[in-house]
Amino acid sequence: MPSANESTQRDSLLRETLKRVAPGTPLREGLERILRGRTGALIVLGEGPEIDSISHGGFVIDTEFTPARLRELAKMDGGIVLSRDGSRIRSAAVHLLPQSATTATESGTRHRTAEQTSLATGMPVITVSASMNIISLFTDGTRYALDRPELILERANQALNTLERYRERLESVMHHLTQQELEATVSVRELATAVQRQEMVRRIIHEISTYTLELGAEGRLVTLQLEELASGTEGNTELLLRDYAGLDIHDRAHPGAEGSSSAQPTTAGAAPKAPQEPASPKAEAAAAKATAKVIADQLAALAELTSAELVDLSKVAAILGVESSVQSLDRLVQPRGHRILGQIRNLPRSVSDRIVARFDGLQGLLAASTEELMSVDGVGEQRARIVRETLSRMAELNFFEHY
Ligand SMILES: Nc1ncnc2c1ncn2[C@@H]1O[C@H](COP(=O)(O)OP(=O)(O)OP(=O)(O)O)[C@@H](O)[C@H]1O
Repeated sequence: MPSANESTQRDSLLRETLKRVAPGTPLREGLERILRGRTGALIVLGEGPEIDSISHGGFVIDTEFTPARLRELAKMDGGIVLSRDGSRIRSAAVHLLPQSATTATESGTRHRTAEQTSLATGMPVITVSASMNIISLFTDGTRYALDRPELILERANQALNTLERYRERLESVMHHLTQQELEATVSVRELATAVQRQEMVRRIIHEISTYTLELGAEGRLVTLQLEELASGTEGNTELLLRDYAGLDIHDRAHPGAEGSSSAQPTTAGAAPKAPQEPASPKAEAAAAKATAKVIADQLAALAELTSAELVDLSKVAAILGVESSVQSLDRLVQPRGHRILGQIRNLPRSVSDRIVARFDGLQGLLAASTEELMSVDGVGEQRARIVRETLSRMAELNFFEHY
């Protein structure tokens, strides 16, 4: 199985290639001409020693790319090599003989060569099948068949509808989480549900953005709708994870089992503690680096879950560091307060991080006085008052809605 890093690299290479061949680009125009002419083609997007070492025969052209030239050269047997950005045609009628340790999955020689060339060189390869009338992209040995724009548009519109529904549901899940956080009654189940919904929304946004790349000039409307529906979602999972990162839920779930570190979220329901002494800048930086690493790993692990695994809350909880058992989903946890502070306008993240580090979890923060808030570096009287008032308003609103 490819690592999370390899999957991300492959995904970005695919997205870059989709952009290159999107409707409205000269390369797509050339590919459509070949498709109409039913001659087929094998085109490598990239040049250099990796390609030279597997190329035999053919001739060097080194001329500016035009759709008509590509169409003419595709009439000849063999492959065509373009510059990476597709702006120049480097050579044509090239016989490619890639050596790859992996056995090819494609059956026809053109497609097998494309698969193996993309694997051996890391460069994207495009095929136009003469027999099946399909344009395909090969990145790292994986095939992606381009569909007709009408079909992609239909899929994109369905996905936009799904995104709209997911977002509505996500908003109510997050609203509920905020209420539970304010009342110190968040369970692992609620936390995992919120993370799961955020990830589902992220995935559908990613899917639609891939469609927009594939649609190119024909995807403007989808792009606009996507921008609107996706606004405000970026970075939300990260904030959520930062609120609970490093939870040792197993030990902390039992009343009175809170640990000693101020940066750790405490068991919910615990009385707010006194503000913590500020840590040294060096210790702060080291802690921030360690947390960033934990979160990056958690985000990568979430992205790696299959759709079936993602609907299983215990799998999501396991990524959050919770042992997998039904009871552990009912354990209570308390956030640090990053996400709730993130809702306060004009509060720089560095300042909000310092506030979080100073108090003991969200409950400690909710109990903090304006003066205590002012003791945090970067928080003056006005800012302290805004934070204090916003937190009080949130708590009151929650009380009002609930009781
Ligand atoms: N190693 C190679 N290097 C360059 N071109 C190749 C190579 N192998 C095949 N081709 C090109 O592909 C053409 C078609 O081959 P073939 O029909 O076996 O492949 P295919 O994968 O079934 O493709 P199609 O779907 O277009 O029929 C060849 O005539 C040749 O132009």
